[in-house]
Amino acid sequence: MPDTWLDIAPDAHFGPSCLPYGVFSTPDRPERRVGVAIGDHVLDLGAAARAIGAPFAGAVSGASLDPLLASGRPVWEQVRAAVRSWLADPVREGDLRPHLHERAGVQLHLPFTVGDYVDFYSSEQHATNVGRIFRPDQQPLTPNWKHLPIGYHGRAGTVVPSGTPVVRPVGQRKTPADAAPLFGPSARLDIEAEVGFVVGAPSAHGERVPVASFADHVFGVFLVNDWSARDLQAWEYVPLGPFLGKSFATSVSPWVVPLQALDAARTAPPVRDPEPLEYLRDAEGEPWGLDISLEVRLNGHLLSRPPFSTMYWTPAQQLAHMTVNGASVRTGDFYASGTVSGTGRGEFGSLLELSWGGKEPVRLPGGAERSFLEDGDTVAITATAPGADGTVIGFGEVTGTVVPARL
Ligand SMILES: O=C(O)/C=C/C(=O)CC(=O)CC(=O)O
Ligand SMILES: [Ca+2]
Ligand SMILES: [Mg+2]
Repeated sequence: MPDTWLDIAPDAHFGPSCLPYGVFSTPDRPERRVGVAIGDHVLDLGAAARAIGAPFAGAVSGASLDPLLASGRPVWEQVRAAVRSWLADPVREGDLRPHLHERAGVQLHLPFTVGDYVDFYSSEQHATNVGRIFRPDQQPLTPNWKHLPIGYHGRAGTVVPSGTPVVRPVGQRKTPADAAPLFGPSARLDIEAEVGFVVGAPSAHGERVPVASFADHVFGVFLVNDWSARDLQAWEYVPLGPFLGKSFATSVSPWVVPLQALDAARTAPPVRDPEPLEYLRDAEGEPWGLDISLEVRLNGHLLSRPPFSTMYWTPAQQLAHMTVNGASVRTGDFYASGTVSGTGRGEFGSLLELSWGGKEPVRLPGGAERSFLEDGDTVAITATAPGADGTVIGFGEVTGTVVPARL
């Protein structure tokens, strides 16, 4: 672990090799500020940079990460290197101490202005399971699945920070057994454990972002819960895909882990067969599989441990695909990996799979059972990844509690 004058446990999730960025306020000062999480503290990055006279102070002095995201990779690297050196250098302690806040006492906000939001479908295991559950009479994977990362455009305006209550959505549903559509609160409210990627540096309209340029555009990584109303979804999705069943709320974790913190977590993605088209091939020696281990908890009880390393399509391929038609990406655009599911129930990232379409409810301690979420249920997704020199990279958590439908 790199030296720091702060007292930080070697296995801390937010040690000096992590340094995620977020936006916080304090009870005495409600204005939003850019912060870096370090151990049990948040460093007010703008205030620290101004105190030290750092050249990038302007990029980190606003009320969101937007200016930092837009400033591009050389500045991202400069800021991270500076924060690491400040935390390592005892001479800086006096400058920084006044700008450290207890992490437990700050309020965290949506870290950036969300531009467009795309949700992919890149776990082979998840897509296979959903195919089996939703379309039992067909091949589980559609013929296109291994040729391109399937995705859909989500609703950017309903992306909410962790902790925001999730109102049970109301809408239409109809099973083959129903003579006509029913209207009312969703009876199959679900979660999707996903990993999100935020674009910092934009691309030009008409230009593609090749797989090899991923790290020049994507700033960082965070956790996502793509709340999904399975009954609304199952009735509405044909033929254009997810709509109101997924647009009511998407929760994101407040700390954005910079891509650079994940160097030690990079790993070869699964072998793709058939080999994808040229524009989707992994750059030579530059794998963008990521060894991120997720954990999903319902009311404090561990439901599953989805392994991100098993994702068939990497975030670099997803970005290449999203822009191959000349569509540009803008600062603040974010895309999610798709539900992360590994093999077997202990690794599934949705209740749809964990309860196999509601047929095999999950048993909770105390005798309770769940197929889908009940009002009052709280879901928390956390994750870790290997960091430099044997350290742990934490992602914090994305959590939300279901509140009753508004009728
Ligand atoms: O196969 C379908 O009909 C749809 C499945 C999903 O729920 C799509 C989705 O949200 C993508 C994902 O998170 O993997
Ligand atoms: Ca999803
Ligand atoms: Mg959503």
